[in-house]
Amino acid sequence: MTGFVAEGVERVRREAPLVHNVTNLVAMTLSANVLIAAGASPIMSAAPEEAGELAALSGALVVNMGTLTRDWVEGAEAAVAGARTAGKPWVLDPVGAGATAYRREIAARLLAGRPRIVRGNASEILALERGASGGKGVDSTAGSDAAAEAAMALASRARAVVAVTGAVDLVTDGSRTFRIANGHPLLTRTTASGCALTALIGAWAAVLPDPLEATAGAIAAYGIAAERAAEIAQGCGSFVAALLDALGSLDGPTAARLARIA
Ligand SMILES: Nc1ncnc2c1ncn2[C@@H]1O[C@H](COP(=O)(O)OP(=O)(O)OP(=O)(O)O)[C@@H](O)[C@H]1O
Ligand SMILES: Cc1ncsc1CCO
Ligand SMILES: [Mg+2]
Repeated sequence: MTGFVAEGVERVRREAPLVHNVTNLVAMTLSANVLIAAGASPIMSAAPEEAGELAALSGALVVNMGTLTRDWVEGAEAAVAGARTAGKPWVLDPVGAGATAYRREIAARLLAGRPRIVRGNASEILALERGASGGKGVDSTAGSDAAAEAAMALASRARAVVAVTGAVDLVTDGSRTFRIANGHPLLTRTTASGCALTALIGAWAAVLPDPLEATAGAIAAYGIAAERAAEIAQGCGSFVAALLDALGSLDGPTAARLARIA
């Protein structure tokens, strides 16, 4: 059942995929460090001028709309076009989609570019599927179960895998659904922990052919690393360092054994 978790951990480390991130100003460093700790190679760029070349070089693209500007939108759309032309999987993180009308508009435009995977918190997935405002800025005000129906509907409509993260994470392609019970509340006390997870999902999508398994496996591995980090962390600051250490030392069989996927 969790064989794909071991496979994903090992293949990311062995194949070291390049992951192109068009991400936000807050998440840049943590996302790059999470990718490196897991064994992948990050490049952060929102320049439309190099989007096509980066798509050809990368195993996957991650688009995260956390800090929106007109230039960023232009870069994201060029990157999506590049990934589609090159046939590379791309992952959308609709940060704060419930917060403002502008974010909902950009999220809907990006969704039309056919992401293979969408990862957000419950408020973001509810906003994307139902056009509902909600959440508190970039934070969710709902649990993942509240967005379960919206996630299934969104997955079917967008023909994508949709992940709703929270205390228990839900991953669905509209017909098959996984729930993942790994993780630690300290993740909610660290900015951009969800953004960095989306970056990691990009690395897994670059090496595993099934996007449902890639998404569920990356979420489980990240949650396991967080559990191990929380055992030694003194608080939210040292937790971030311990999380990177734990991701760096996680091996496939351990991840498969500790994964709580149903
Ligand atoms: N209460 C919780 N207990 C355990 N793990 C949690 C909890 N809430 C969230 N997580 C985990 O935290 C990670 C980030 O998920 P979250 O839903 O907080 O993302 P997010 O809101 O997009 O974060 P950010 O905007 O800060 O990047 C996921 O791995 C998720 O499983
Ligand atoms: C705090 C914050 N604001 C915009 S993006 C971001 C990082 C968490 O999503
Ligand atoms: Mg987020």
